[in-house]
Amino acid sequence: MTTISTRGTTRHTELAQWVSEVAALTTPDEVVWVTGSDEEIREINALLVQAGTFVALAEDKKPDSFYAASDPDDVARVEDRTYICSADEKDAGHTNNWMDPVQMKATLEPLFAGSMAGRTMYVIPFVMGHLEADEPMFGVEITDSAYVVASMRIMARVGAPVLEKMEELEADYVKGLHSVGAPLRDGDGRVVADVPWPCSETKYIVHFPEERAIWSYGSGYGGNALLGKKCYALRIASVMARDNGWMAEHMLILKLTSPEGAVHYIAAAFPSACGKTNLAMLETTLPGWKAETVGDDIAWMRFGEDGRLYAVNPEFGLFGVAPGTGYGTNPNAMHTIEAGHSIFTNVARTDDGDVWWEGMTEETPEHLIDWHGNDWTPADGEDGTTAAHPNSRFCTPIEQLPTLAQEYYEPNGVPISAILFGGRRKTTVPLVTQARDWQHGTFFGATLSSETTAAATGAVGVVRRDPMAMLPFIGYNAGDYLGHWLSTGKQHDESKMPKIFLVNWFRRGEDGSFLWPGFGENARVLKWVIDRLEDTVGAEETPIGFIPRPEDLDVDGLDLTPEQVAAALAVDTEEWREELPLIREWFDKFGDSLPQQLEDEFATLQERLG
Ligand SMILES: Nc1nc2c(ncn2[C@@H]2O[C@H](COP(=O)(O)OP(=O)(O)OP(=O)(O)O)[C@@H](O)[C@H]2O)c(=O)[nH]1
Ligand SMILES: O=C([O-])CC(=O)C(=O)O
Ligand SMILES: [Mn+2]
Repeated sequence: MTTISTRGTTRHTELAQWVSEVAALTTPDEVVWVTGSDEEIREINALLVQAGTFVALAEDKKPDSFYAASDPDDVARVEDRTYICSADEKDAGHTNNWMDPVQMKATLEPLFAGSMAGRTMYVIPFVMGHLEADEPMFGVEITDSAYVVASMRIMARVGAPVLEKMEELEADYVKGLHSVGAPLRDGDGRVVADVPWPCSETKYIVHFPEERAIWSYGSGYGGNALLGKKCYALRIASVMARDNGWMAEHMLILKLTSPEGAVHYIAAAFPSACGKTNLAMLETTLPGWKAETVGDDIAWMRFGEDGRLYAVNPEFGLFGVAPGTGYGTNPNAMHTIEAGHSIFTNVARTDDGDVWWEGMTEETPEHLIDWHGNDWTPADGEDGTTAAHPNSRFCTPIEQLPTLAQEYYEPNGVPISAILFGGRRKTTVPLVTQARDWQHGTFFGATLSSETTAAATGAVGVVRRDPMAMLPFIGYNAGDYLGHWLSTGKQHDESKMPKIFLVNWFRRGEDGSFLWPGFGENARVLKWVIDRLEDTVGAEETPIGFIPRPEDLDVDGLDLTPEQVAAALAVDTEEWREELPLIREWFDKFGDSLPQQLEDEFATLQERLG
């Protein structure tokens, strides 16, 4: 047997054992332990440029930043290739793909066998959340993708300090194994040429919840390959959270300070590409109000000794949807990427070495290189073809965000006053509705619906139920997950629990245009939410919950007619009656795992709608 050259080592005996087992299976040429140093990342970026994966952007535009174009078939999360392999099928529930773990490993092992031949195997020790947390949440990702190393270094705290702490504690950690599935030697040992974006037609994104392990094969893209993010921080962590009485949620965390200096922290769950990053960085249009960011995608929430629910953002970077992000809509995201040290995937490029995407500027540049690498002029966009892929992304350090709240660094997080659920609905769902109580709010979350987006492969614009915006991310039985929400409410003092609201920035008028201007103007809705918490504003009780009367919403200086505001807030009983059979159909899919309290809420809604 040939020996594999190795850079780095560990005193963590169990980790050393796992790494050598994986190396024996995947047969890389070299094993490199990622330290996270600046020198190391310069080397990795240079390697990626040499391989054609990265194109360096102009230093005077985006310093220390790179452009990457993926394989056109590897542009988003692949939900149909994503599995929860619990020992018992029932624990995966109806919302997940399942295979018996033993059978799945028998399927995957032959794929991973020799899959890293000719490549470097990187070992990335990382921690989600703070290294100084009472119980640091460790992970190790083994990957044969240098692009993943460069991205993980932005998205999570990685490297030598993490490994040292793991060694000190001989700590448990989540095992993430990732291969792009493109070995550089074939079965007969012949050399295979590399390509800029190696991946495989065969893709598997597999979770073994009981083992706290992830095996990801065949994709190099975002949520499929950066295993700390959706795979660990949501799918595996949701199982840990169920077992240990906390919550792992697909939520942004926002700090709001009123003109009087009152501080509130709000968490919000919207499905992928439905506005979390934008709301997390909102520039409020309301005089005297200040908004700051704690998190933009994932919230881990635990109860404090005072009985309140505290949220931390376990991530270290932002992996944001590029299209639609511009100086008009999200100037803070623009300032974050201008600071450089970022990776842009599947965006378009300008002639002066910068990046561009639809919605960044009002005017489209005269000439671009599109995400396929072809020349592109505005005429090419006349048929709706875009220069940037709709799910193109920026990957950027969160510490560069001008609105980052100091509390981001608080290992125990911030106490949450309100939770918003929201989705993309052209009809039916009003701008904002307050739930009567935690159980009713859980019903809001359980029946949350949204039109599908480009963040996952598959049809776009189809309404689907997306409970708590977690449909693709619940690592166990969705009925049990809803039960966990309900019992969390039961076990704690409801007066200290966050109040729950449903929002919809995406309702449209008869002419097809948005009824609500959204973005910075969403601060007006947040103000109503906070005033409700403080009991200083009115509402009207409707069959679906509490809605602001037109006079309850601060629309000072807003360029909308009273009729337009009323249309955004309207509860159309007829539309809601049409919603009932859709909710019924959704609930029926749960079989006997649907908690009775949600059936009760459904019956109440039905009754109130008459
Ligand atoms: N009309 C309208 N569009 C919005 C609003 N907020 C966000 N968007 C658009 O929705 C798209 C996705 O927004 P993001 O904030 O990136 O969504 P996200 O929830 O963070 O998405 P993931 O990162 O995939 O989880 C972008 O094109 C935004 O411009 C809003 O208030 N109104
Ligand atoms: O995970 C990804 O690839 C991107 C993302 O944030 C999402 O889809 O929610
Ligand atoms: Mn986002």
